[in-house]
Amino acid sequence: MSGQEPLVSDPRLKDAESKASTLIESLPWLQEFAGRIVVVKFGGNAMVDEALQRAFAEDMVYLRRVGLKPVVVHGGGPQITAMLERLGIASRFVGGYRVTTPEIMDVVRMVLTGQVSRELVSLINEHGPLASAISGEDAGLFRGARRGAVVDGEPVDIGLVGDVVEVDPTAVLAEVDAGRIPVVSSIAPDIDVPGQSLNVNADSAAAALAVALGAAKLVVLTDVEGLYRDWPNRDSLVSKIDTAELIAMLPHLESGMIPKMTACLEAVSGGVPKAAIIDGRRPHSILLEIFTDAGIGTEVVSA
Ligand SMILES: NC(=[NH2+])NCCC[C@H](N)C(=O)O
Repeated sequence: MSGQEPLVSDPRLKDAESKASTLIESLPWLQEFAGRIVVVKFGGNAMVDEALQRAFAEDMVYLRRVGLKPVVVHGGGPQITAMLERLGIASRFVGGYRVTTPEIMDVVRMVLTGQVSRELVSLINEHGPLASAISGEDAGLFRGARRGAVVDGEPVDIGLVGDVVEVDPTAVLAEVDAGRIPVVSSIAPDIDVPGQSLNVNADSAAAALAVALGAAKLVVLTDVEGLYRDWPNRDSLVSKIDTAELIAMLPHLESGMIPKMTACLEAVSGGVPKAAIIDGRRPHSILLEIFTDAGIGTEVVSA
């Protein structure tokens, strides 16, 4: 009578079956993304929590090892604030925005390229010689333009901050082609003032890089589960939205969500087939987004 018992009656077998079905669910996505670049914006809690950092590094190695080509872009707001405090450098704030003086810009560069990117590169390289750091200032990767903030409807000058306006992805592609995972710091030479550098918004830098690289997907880590149609109703989490619908929602979004969703819009409008925001507080959320059918966050696609 052996071999004829119903398989599912054994809880261990049931568990094994569900693991197998999770693994096989990844097959079409492994096929779709094989050899393709996925740009990942690393930010939020995931960047400052040691366990989440480690999980993120594992995810990047995982993606690379199964045949995708991840490219990481990071900012570092909290680390910059901490270092300014440590150095006793006072900041002036306008409408909640720190004014980035040339002295502060030196700290920004030091923290982004000398601390945040180094730490991530080291964590990835614990798994093999995979990651290398590139600053947006290296090899002409980025060029930025200053952009003030808007406070009470009025444009205000907040110093050496801006957006990426030009990308030359040659150096990133060379790393990717060599089998490496580039870790890109969001800093850019000012297109208008030779010799001056800008702290560029990492969300928009990631979007611009995804477009320039012809990436298959942009994934932005945030500290929320995704986009809600009707916040704070948690059942209204949006799994998928097209650009037309997102543009209509944009003015009504909570201010922290606007740069993330704008980055997704910029990527998709620029030809990246899909862009998603996912919850970076949840370990390995990027594996769930990429390798399951439903994903985990909010995916933006072309209208
Ligand atoms: N949030 C979502 N609806 N995601 C769908 C993801 C589908 C697939 N895994 C992909 O990355 O393309």
